[in-house]
Amino acid sequence: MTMMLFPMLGNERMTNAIAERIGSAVGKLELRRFPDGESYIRLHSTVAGRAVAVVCTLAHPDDRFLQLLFTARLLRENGARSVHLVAPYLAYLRQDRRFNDGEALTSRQFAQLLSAEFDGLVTVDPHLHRYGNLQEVYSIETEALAASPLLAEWIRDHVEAPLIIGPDSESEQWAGAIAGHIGAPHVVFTKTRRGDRDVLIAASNLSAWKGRTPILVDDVISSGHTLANAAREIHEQGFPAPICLAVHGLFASDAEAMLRGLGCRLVTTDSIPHSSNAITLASILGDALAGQFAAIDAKGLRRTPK
Ligand SMILES: O=P(O)(O)OC[C@H]1O[C@@H](O)[C@H](O)[C@@H]1O
Repeated sequence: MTMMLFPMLGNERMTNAIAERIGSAVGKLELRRFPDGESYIRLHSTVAGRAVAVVCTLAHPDDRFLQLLFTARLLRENGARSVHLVAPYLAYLRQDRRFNDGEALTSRQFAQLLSAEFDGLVTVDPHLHRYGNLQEVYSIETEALAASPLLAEWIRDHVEAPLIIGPDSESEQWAGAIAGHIGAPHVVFTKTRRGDRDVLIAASNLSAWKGRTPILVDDVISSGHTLANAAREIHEQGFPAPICLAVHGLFASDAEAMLRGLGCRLVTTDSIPHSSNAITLASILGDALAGQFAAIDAKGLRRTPK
């Protein structure tokens, strides 16, 4: 099977690492903006008969989506055997229900848009809150990988006596898994969200864990208010500033400055390029993609160019 990977802008490092992991070629795609902001895209590689994947992390998806869609169609028009998407961070999962009348269910709509263009999707820790799994909204093959073993490994290598803390009930899945991997204690706080940047955290009593290094773990840091408020609660109980360990560091607006201002050390995976990246996902993404290529290859070409 001949495979080829294509990076969307800003995804070159991850693409090269995945390609190296699975022994794939990296194709040449010319991507630029015209002065009016429209996209110019030109394929310089031969993809006919090949299984191909586009690597595109989907932080700030509105800025990236059209180029991604144009690229997927271009690859298919040029005869790619199957077109996959590697999205280390998958967007539009947090609006997973209509919280108020008239709201767009963007998680479902986005899933439908991607499912129409790609044969397979590989991602890491998608924000599955009310959805049990991605197949509830995606109609293509999806692989949702867990970063918790890698986060646990990082803690084992860098922190002597950790206390794993989840900031809210949703984070129990990551906090519990990580703590289980390294045999560390974990506690989970409770959160009430009153707005995009307005969250209340109720902390549990941590006195039994004095002397341990607090590590806040979460899937996403967006506005940073969830972890900032949890960090304040931890500080109130006489602990040092926690390490904030997250899979996806979106760091919207002043999130990074706010967390660093509280003395927190920030550690994230490289799902979204950022100075806090310390854990690479290339190996798990590459292995899952290779598996998808093999499975789709066995089934044969699923779609024909329109
Ligand atoms: O508080 P910010 O950083 O904006 O949002 C991230 C939090 O919101 C939740 O959906 C995530 O699981 C995380 O706990």
